[in-house]
Amino acid sequence: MPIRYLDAEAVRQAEAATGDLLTGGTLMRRASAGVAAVILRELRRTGGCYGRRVGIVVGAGDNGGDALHAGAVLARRGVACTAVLLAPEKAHQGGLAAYRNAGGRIDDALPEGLDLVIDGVVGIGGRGPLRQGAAAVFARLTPAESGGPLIVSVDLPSGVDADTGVVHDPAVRASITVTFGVPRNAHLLAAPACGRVEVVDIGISADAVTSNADAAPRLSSLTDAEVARCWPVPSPSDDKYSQGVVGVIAGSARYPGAAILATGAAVTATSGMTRYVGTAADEVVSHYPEVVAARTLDDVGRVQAWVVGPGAGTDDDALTVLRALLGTDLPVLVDADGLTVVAEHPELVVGRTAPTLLTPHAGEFARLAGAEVGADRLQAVADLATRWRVTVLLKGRITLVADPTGAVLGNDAGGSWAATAGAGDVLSGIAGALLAAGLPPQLAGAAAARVHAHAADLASRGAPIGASNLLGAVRPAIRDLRDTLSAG
Ligand SMILES: NC(=O)C1=CN([C@@H]2O[C@H](COP(=O)(O)OP(=O)(O)OC[C@H]3O[C@@H](n4cnc5c(N)ncnc54)[C@H](OP(=O)(O)O)[C@@H]3O)[C@@H](O)[C@H]2O)[C@@H](O)CC1
Ligand SMILES: Nc1ncnc2c1ncn2[C@@H]1O[C@H](COP(=O)(O)OP(=O)(O)O)[C@@H](O)[C@H]1O
Ligand SMILES: [K+]
Repeated sequence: MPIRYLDAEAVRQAEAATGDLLTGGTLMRRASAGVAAVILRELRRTGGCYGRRVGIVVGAGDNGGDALHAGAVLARRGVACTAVLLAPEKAHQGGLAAYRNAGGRIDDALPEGLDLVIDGVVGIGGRGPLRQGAAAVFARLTPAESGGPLIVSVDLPSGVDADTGVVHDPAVRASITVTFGVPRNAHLLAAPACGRVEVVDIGISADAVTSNADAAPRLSSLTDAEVARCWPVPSPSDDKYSQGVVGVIAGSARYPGAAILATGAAVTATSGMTRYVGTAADEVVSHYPEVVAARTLDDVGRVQAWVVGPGAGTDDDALTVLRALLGTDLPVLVDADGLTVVAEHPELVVGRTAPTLLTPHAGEFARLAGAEVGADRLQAVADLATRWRVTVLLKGRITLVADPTGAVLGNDAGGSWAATAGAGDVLSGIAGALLAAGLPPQLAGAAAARVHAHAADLASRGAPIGASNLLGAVRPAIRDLRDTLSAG
């Protein structure tokens, strides 16, 4: 099953479904025990618990309650805890009593020389940026990467919106985020602000969320094993045709780069056959002799899916080609220049019944949707996909792939070295090959994004890369993912 993410409303529904566990305080006891366990593990890993110094920043609600209860556990283990109460009169009473009983200190400011700071300012009840008091406390801390304390956020980094993942300014930037039961949208949408996310089991389940009352987009992500399992593997009876032939229309004789990258990615991503159609045929074949190339659509053999657009121009000829391809019942991925044409002629794709995958970056998305992506990327991509009844893959560090029902699969690249010219051409080649193999467009897009991100990571290992390096690492990335199956 894909990993499911919930918005704040759905989390509250899942908590309420536990009945007595919520009202009797069991959920909070489990949550705070989970936070304490993660912190104790971290302290032990870095030299032990006794005498270590931990600061706790406590807000006005239950998030602060979690932090205080966790502080009580730490104080009983000999950790020197100092809490700052941002709103003393509203601080969680039970948490405060437990913390005081365990010998925890309360002060007006955090002391110097802390090993770790617990961010218990706000969780799913938070709205907008950190308020001034909390902002001042965090502004005084040296960042963890410069030798300052590790920041462990309870549930969410405060100042990050649980539903949209908007990272307000200011917001806490966590090294570790400990959340409860089911991850929240923000743990994927704002992954870089969350650091490592630990999900503690407290006995709540996403299954208890029955209705999507606020009609908010549903967000999930594939596991590595799911990506590996969907990757096409030739069977004993397969031949080069039976696995799905992908056709690529990209680049030009003058600008062959996009053609080479997109076609090369298609060749690399799956077995079987790749066709190329366009004026860069000679350049493509000189790079990839296995590609069957033609100059025009009239000369091309059968394909099972098309990739059209990268570097393919936006003139009348491009429109004619798009009209011809989108008029078939074959799966079509439209990228780059193709999207510019589609933005002018939405009738080419709106409501198209054959699988249709549009892969815009933010600028192309704005042209298609007629408005900027805005801060709420999840809602924006789901809206366009449902409005046009096609699958839309919005590129970026967090790639979001929305299907026509508004369900979204997200992928955190885990790093940003892929933000390099031509990387998008590689993504379209991979996703197109998966479409030709018969994967539905949302799965094709999300699986391609995972492999693309892993390839960037493998190619880079901390140094800059170009799209050709990324392309060269696609095969090892697929192998790595498939290895997780035998390892599991
Ligand atoms: N229910 C349960 O059993 C369980 C709950 N759990 C935990 O409870 C958390 C949710 O607790 P919650 O509902 O009390 O809200 P929470 O996030 O603490 O915010 C509280 C108040 O903060 C304020 N505030 C708002 N924005 C702000 C800002 N930007 N900057 C500063 N302050 C701001 C605002 O109050 P105001 O000051 O406006 O009166 C708001 O009402 C959840 O994330 C999880 O950690 C777990 O233990 C599992 C079991
Ligand atoms: N900040 C980032 N972190 C990780 N991946 C990114 C980032 N920005 C872009 N990417 C990925 O790199 C690729 C860039 O695609 P695109 O913008 O179309 O570039 P191009 O048109 O030059 O090929 C996409 O796969 C996108 O998801
Ligand atoms: K928090």
